[in-house]
Amino acid sequence: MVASALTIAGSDSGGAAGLQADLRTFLTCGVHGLVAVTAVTVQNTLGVHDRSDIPPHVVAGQIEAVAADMGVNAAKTGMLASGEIIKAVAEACDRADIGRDRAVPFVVDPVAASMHGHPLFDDAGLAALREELLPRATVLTPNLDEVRLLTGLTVTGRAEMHEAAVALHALGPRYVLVKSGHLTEDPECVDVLYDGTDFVDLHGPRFATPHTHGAGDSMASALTAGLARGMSVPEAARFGKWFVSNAVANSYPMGAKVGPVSAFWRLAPEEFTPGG
Ligand SMILES: Nc1ncnc2c1ncn2[C@@H]1O[C@H](COP(=O)(O)OP(=O)(O)OP(=O)(O)O)[C@@H](O)[C@H]1O
Ligand SMILES: Cc1ncc(COP(=O)(O)O)c(N)n1
Repeated sequence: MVASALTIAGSDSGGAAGLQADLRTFLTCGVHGLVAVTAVTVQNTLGVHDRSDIPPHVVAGQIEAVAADMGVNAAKTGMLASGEIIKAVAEACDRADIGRDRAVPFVVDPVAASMHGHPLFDDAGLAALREELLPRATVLTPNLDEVRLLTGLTVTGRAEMHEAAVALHALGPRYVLVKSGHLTEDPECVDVLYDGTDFVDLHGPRFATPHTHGAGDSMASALTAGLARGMSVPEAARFGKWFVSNAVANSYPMGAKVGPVSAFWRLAPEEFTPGG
């Protein structure tokens, strides 16, 4: 039986982040990828130049259509674009039994802006995220900018990551996974998982590459793939960290600025022999 994972996310025309990163990660993690597109962005390594949001009822319709017919083993969010879309997603997830304390685990990646600093939702989106999605999350996976947006806390070191995890847990998610990519002075890259009682530090090397576009999406989608395959949250978090460490280690330059992390490292070596 092939497991399936659903991404509720925006399209990145550059193929580095967004639903493209999620589907590529799902593929290399051995799960069938399902998609509810929330927005189409006009994006390259220089930034997000334009976008068109999908009508909320079409976003909700995609979630319900695949859940009713194909089944969803785990779901995640990426760019959600607006407060209206977030409300529609929350209602559709309830109908599809997706969320904490429900049948289908739900990873909420609170993507607020692209790495170039372009906002991917508005103020109404932030309020809806706090009210509608954080309490429904099995795992919340913020980066340090999103920690500041959601809690007002500025994190400059590992101890503050623990404080931030406690503050975020109070907003409703079952688990919080705080990502450490932005602590560039730290020689290691140690993400923190917190369940309301215990902390698990997810250790990994910090690679010197500038090419980290899509790292956050890749971490959250590998975690989601692990959950879809039946792993516990701590096990899936370790799997996600292992996956993204390798993806950053194998990232590549493309375009004028920050290049993508790689999911290719998990693919089998080329077997086709021309003329063979
Ligand atoms: N230079 C690096 N070396 C190793 N791992 C990294 C590096 N940068 C980020 N990571 C890992 O990638 C994941 C994403 O981290 P980050 O905090 O950068 O999230 P993000 O800002 O959402 O990502 P991005 O905006 O780059 O897609 C985390 O698991 C983090 O540990
Ligand atoms: C459609 C879409 N979704 C998510 C991101 C965030 O990814 P990053 O932080 O790597 O820019 C993005 N840039 N575009």
